[in-house]
Amino acid sequence: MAEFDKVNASFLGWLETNGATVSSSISLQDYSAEGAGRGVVATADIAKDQELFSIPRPLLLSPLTSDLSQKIDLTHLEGWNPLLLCMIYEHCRGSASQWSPYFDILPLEFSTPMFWTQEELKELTGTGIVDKIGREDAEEAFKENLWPLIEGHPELFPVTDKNQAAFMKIFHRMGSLVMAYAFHDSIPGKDEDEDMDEDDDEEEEEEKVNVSMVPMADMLNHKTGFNNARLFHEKDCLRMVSIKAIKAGQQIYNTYGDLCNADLLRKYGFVDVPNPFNIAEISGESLVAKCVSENDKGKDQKVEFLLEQDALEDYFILESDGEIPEEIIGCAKILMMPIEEFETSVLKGKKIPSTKLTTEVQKVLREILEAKLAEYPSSSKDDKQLLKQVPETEEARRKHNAVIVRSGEREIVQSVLDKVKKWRPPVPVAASNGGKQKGGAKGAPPSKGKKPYQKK
Ligand SMILES: C[S@@+](CC[C@H](N)C(=O)[O-])C[C@H]1O[C@@H](n2cnc3c(N)ncnc32)[C@H](O)[C@@H]1O
Repeated sequence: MAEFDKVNASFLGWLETNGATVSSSISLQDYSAEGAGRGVVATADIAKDQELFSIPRPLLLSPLTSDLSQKIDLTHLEGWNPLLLCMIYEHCRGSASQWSPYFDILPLEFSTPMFWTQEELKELTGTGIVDKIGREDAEEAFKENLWPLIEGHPELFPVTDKNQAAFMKIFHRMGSLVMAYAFHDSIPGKDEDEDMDEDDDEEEEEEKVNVSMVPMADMLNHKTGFNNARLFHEKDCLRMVSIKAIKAGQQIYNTYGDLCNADLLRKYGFVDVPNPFNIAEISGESLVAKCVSENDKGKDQKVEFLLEQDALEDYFILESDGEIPEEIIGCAKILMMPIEEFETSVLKGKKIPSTKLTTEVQKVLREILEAKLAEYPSSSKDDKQLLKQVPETEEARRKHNAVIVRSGEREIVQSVLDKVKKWRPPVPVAASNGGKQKGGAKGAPPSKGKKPYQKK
């Protein structure tokens, strides 16, 4: 039996022995030729609303199920850290761990930019990914939060002198698995029927959500627009159910969310074409830098005000419809405002300027968007050529994916820029003779269709 099939058989046997049920109409399939690793395929026609598999809660890997929680106090750890430490612990136990056949089916390597070389990362220049990879921050957080617990418990973790680097490697594998494979699991609550106000409800909801690894549910791939299965979180088990009829031979897809290609690549290491959820981003920093000079005495005051109002974003989103975001216009107007006007009208009177475009904001936006386009490491024409090549190696696939991300973003930036360039200040009602453009009237277009005060 080939290694791939052996691992599958051992994993499926482990699921069954531990009370999971898997429909005979599905099986694990090798999609690595498409760069998608394992996936789940329908081996017979499946109707809508059919159970594909059911996983009993004790098979989930989380701080609720790993006995590390009984050995170390994990309650002071935040975010993913409790789960990460449990995964590192279970991994270190090797075949003694209940989840050993599960670890065997999970990948050792990842295509996410976290593991790209500096040279490969250059391909992502200008995209929304570069600032968000966070490898150094993750490593710092590991050293600060997890390493002391690992080092302090040699009876639980096989620590030898100075093997932090080996644990860092395991940490990166587990971090990547949590990022791309884990689920937010919510256990249907006992208090569900109780009368609670909205705030209590939200708190309750937050309390019940656990980040967990869900064997088998995480074998489903994602394809934008092709989602045909959904995971239901029940009291005793998690059930994957078909949400559409699925034909024999079709792949069964979960959804990882409505994600743009930059997020798909950063979190999961792949991209989707076409992807209607693509966006581009303009940093708040670049907007501030363009609108207000370093030595403008009102700069800090204005920035502080906009931050207090939640108006100044780290990143402003440009959507694929190419619309000019109103929030950017509003922020730009305040940033460019003379300090006296800001203090009397905005600060005192709390009068926020409208989010209608003006000639001044148009100029600034144009410069920001042009600068954004210039950041990408190649031209649109070059990228179109590159995309004609079919990637055959992992390296070629990484580059190809980077080109897809930046082309998608560039297209959006370009379409917003086109709109900005096309915009013309509205003709004042008085000047346009109430909108009726009679020959020779003030504001009527000259014969070549240009309004008198239009800029080129
Ligand atoms: C939840 S796992 C799915 C199982 C995974 N394919 C495996 O072999 O273990 C998520 C990972 O699957 C891969 N994946 C999912 N959908 C994909 C797709 N449409 N194209 C390429 N890779 C995909 C990515 O590597 C992603 O990080």
